[in-house]
Amino acid sequence: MLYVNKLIKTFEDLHAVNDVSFQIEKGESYGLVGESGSGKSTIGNMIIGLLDPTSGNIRLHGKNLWKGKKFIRPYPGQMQIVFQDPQSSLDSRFRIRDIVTEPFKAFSRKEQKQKMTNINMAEIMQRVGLHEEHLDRYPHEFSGGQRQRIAIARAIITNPEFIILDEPTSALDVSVQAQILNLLKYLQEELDLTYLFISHDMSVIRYMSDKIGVLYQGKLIEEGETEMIFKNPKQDYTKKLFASLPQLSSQGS
Ligand SMILES: Nc1ncnc2c1ncn2[C@@H]1O[C@H](COP(=O)(O)OP(=O)(O)OP(=O)(O)O)[C@@H](O)[C@H]1O
Repeated sequence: MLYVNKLIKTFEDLHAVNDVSFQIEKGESYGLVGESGSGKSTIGNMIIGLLDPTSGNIRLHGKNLWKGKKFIRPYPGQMQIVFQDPQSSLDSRFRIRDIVTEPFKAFSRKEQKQKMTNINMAEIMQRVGLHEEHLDRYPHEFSGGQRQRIAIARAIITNPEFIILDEPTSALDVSVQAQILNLLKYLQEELDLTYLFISHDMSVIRYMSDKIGVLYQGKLIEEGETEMIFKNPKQDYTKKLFASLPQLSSQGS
């Protein structure tokens, strides 16, 4: 479904992403793992259209997403992203209703209106473990975990096919992390979603991914089925990542 082919991103003389190729099949959860600075977010940002590749290409259902510096959006809402920090990814000035329905802005006026009329907001909120009454509140009234549920509601509202999850639990309390991971698993099943799951945490990646790509200094140094990589890691760097397990993030929420 998604093909990443010989992708390169350089910042000045830094090769942040250095000739990376992989593919994600429909319905699959692909885990991209590597330590901080290995290039994970840069790859996610090029796929979602926030950052243009220096070279290489990204294809969704065979169609190039980039033509030079121009991002060719597939169809509105087909791809979504959930970022690490729900504190900064939810605009504090807006009510939850406006935040969650924000992706509809990608549609034409007419479609927007149609979607706003037809959407069952109570169902969306309930899907992510929240309530309809929450829609009229503001982000600061929620905990870190709840805020990430709101960000997830925003990501699923357009019925996307593909979601990039960029360290979605790394900023959360350990006690909340598992709940959010389970929610994401449930939604993947329920809504037939394809995931690119980005994390530095091997235990999270193992739990969430069918397939894993290990990124080191911008290069994909190892790739395979999750259990294969765990049973028989070939690269020393991958072994080192395992050696640091268990390492659930201890950052506050
Ligand atoms: N806009 C930018 N300008 C310059 N350098 C950048 C930019 N974005 C990322 N980088 C650099 O590119 C490299 C890869 O960063 P990236 O954020 O993709 O890594 P990461 O694996 O996602 O790590 P983290 O989890 O810490 O975000 C890093 O050295 C980073 O400093």
